[in-house]
Amino acid sequence: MTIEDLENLQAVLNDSIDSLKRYYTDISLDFPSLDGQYSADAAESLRSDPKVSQAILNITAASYQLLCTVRPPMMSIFDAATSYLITACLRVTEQINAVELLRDFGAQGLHVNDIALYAGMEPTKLARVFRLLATHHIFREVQPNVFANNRISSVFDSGKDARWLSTQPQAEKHKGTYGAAAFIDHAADECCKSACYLYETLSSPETSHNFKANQAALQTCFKTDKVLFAWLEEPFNQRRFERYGAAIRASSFWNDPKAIINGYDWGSLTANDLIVDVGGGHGMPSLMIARANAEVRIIIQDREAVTEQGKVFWREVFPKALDSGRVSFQAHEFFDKQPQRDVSVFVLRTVLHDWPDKNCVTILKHLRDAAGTKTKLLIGDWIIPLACSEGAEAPQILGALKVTVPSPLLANHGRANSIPYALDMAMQVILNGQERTLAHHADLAARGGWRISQVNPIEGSCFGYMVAEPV
Ligand SMILES: C[S@@+](CC[C@H](N)C(=O)[O-])C[C@H]1O[C@@H](n2cnc3c(N)ncnc32)[C@H](O)[C@@H]1O
Repeated sequence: MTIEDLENLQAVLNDSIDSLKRYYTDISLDFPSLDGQYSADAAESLRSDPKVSQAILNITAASYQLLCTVRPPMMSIFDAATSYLITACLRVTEQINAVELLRDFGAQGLHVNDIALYAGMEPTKLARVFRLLATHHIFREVQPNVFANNRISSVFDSGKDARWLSTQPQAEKHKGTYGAAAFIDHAADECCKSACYLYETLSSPETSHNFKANQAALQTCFKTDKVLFAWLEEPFNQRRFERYGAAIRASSFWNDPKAIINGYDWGSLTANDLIVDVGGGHGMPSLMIARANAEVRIIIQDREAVTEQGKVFWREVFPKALDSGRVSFQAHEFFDKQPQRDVSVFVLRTVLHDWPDKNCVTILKHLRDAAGTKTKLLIGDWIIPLACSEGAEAPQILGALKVTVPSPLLANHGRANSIPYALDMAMQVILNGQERTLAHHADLAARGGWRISQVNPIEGSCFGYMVAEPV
């Protein structure tokens, strides 16, 4: 009975909201308001507490399932078919530094005529951009045509002065930040534009059945035969390349950036141990490890141009670690032989998801060849569940989450966990890569000479850290 389903969803909501109320009142805090500004204060941090994040997961899943059940199906289809406009509008507000501009005007907000004057745009057109976003709870329309930041929009505040930013090259905006604004532009520019060619790429005889990293939708869209990373380094893509590294720093916020601290027993490592962060980007995960363990040595490897950007970032956030030589960058292509030996832990965080299986096996085999008997490999990636129950098919690996989902929610928590499935498609359109189930990760690791012996999941998220040993 559908009415019974609605009542069950209502019960999930009631129980979960009661739990939230208990957790917050126990420590005399109110739940963060949507109308406030984002800050990493105690109320915000409590969201990542395992019990709280579980309640949030249930509330989000139940609300969306309720919404899809009750409204006319055609409304859900219109919503889905036009959701690209949220992306497009978000990009406009990011590009004109709207969040930084509105910061100074607090809760009273700023009239769109003034925002448009600052941005050099037509005010009635711009008002509609803000209004669509405000309808989706990103910004607030506090009076007719007057817009203010809210908790969601203020998340991508670079902290810099809007008027100063408008006189600077774009890359200045992301310097020294954790890259939230850069992530929006990366997703809304090359990823979104490539996604528009998904059908053409899936249906073309040249591209439909192959898994080549340089024959994804991105190549159809931008008329190139280069793999994303080489394409980004083309001279005409300077702006995109500068932005990409910063955007990847933001990927640490797909869950709590400190989650990697619980992803491995870093406390067991000493000054004699070496961590090699392979395809480490600007080294956000390494930054968390270096702060948590003051002794261990870390080498962050990436393409040469990326390592140069990484050094600039570390000079801003943790220069001492570079000066002491404890942390260093090394230009290294992971499709070549691994130069480091006596490595305690190789880290591969959100590297394998970029690539088709065949390329992943090459990366893993190079690390296996360089590994000693005690070397560990830490794979940090999304571990995606299916949308139905996996039953006996789920591999039995120590630590692997056995999630019980209240009925009638989807087995993967549906919309509450939709981000990894969106990223899965983003990887398909830009690199022919993908997010993987635990069984797929285990199979891939085995083909590369590794055995996943333990999973350290992050509560309330499908992201996890998998510890592998050489076989
Ligand atoms: C999704 S990012 C992940 C970065 C980092 N591990 C993190 O979690 O923040 C993938 C990284 O792989 C790097 N990469 C791509 N191709 C590479 C190659 N052939 N050799 C080494 N690094 C590469 C990219 O430059 C990028 O920094």
